[in-house]
Amino acid sequence: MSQSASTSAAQASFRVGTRGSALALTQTTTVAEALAEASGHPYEIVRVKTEGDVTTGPLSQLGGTGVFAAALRLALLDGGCDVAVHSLKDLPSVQPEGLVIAATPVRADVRDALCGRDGLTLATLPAGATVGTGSPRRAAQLRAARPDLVIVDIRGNVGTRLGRVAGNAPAADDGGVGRGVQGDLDAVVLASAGLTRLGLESHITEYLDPAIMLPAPGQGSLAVECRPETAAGGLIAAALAELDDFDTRLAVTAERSLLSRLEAGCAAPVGALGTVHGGGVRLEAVVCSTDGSSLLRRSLDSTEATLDAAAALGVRLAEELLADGAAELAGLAGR
Ligand SMILES: NCc1[nH]cc(CCC(=O)O)c1CC(=O)O
Repeated sequence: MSQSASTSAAQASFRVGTRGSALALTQTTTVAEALAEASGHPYEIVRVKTEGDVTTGPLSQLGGTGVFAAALRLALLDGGCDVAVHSLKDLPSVQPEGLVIAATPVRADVRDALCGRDGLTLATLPAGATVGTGSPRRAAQLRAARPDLVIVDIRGNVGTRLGRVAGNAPAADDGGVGRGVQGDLDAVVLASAGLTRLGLESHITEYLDPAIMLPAPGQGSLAVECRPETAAGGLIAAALAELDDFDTRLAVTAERSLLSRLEAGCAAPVGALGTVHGGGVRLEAVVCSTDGSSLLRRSLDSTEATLDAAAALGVRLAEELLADGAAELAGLAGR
């Protein structure tokens, strides 16, 4: 997995940690290539097995947040790798001491995608159709748009979940998670960013409008994390700074600040989307009941496009939602 063997053996390389899933490997390789290109140093990929990859129970019952990120972060802190690439939406909103998010590259499509059999869309799915998702956020917003749908709790990586749609081939990379169940659903909902990064966008039958389906905070965005000294003056410090996209960071700062004020984890039934416009940031958010039967949706604008203003916006919108009963609705700790 390391870059070209023609690079001189004496040249210092940097190590990039990743989870082992196809999606994680694709994302990590893209970031590693960009950092190598910008810095002139070769990279090595270090695969880290994470708890989220070996547990097969429903995501909402895994307890605690950030199961996908914890092992990678330990590897960073131990010096087992120099940078780690995460899907930002899988990261807990509290930043651990000793690590910094050195770059949030330009964000991919934020929308969720419906992958239906026979070209079906949310409007054309027949009454009582089955739609697979393991996410209470997606389930609640699907139910709000189409109360007749039957939501089926599914698990597994992107390939496994796509394999559940009638007419699709079973996934080759499912690690046994979905063995024996395939082609039994009318549709599944997945993040379009993940599908596109895996070259699977041909399965998408509808990009769901955020007016109907707000994505998870951080969806479509990557976080490149490292120890502070790596970002401050290491081999690849300048390359990390170059990779960072400020508008993406503004948007995800608002989204994650909301999540943090709600004291909600990355598996909580919360959707949020920040968009940067002329002078500020607009933040839209939804909090859903865990059974998917009801939801609260609000939006708010900041008048400044600074990181402090974006963070304050997230807190203010969270407090409005809490005042409306969000904590009781979604079983959150925030008050
Ligand atoms: N929770 C798993 C996960 N983490 C990141 C993505 C997709 C890529 C992204 O949103 O950046 C996915 C799959 C999905 O939700 O469909």
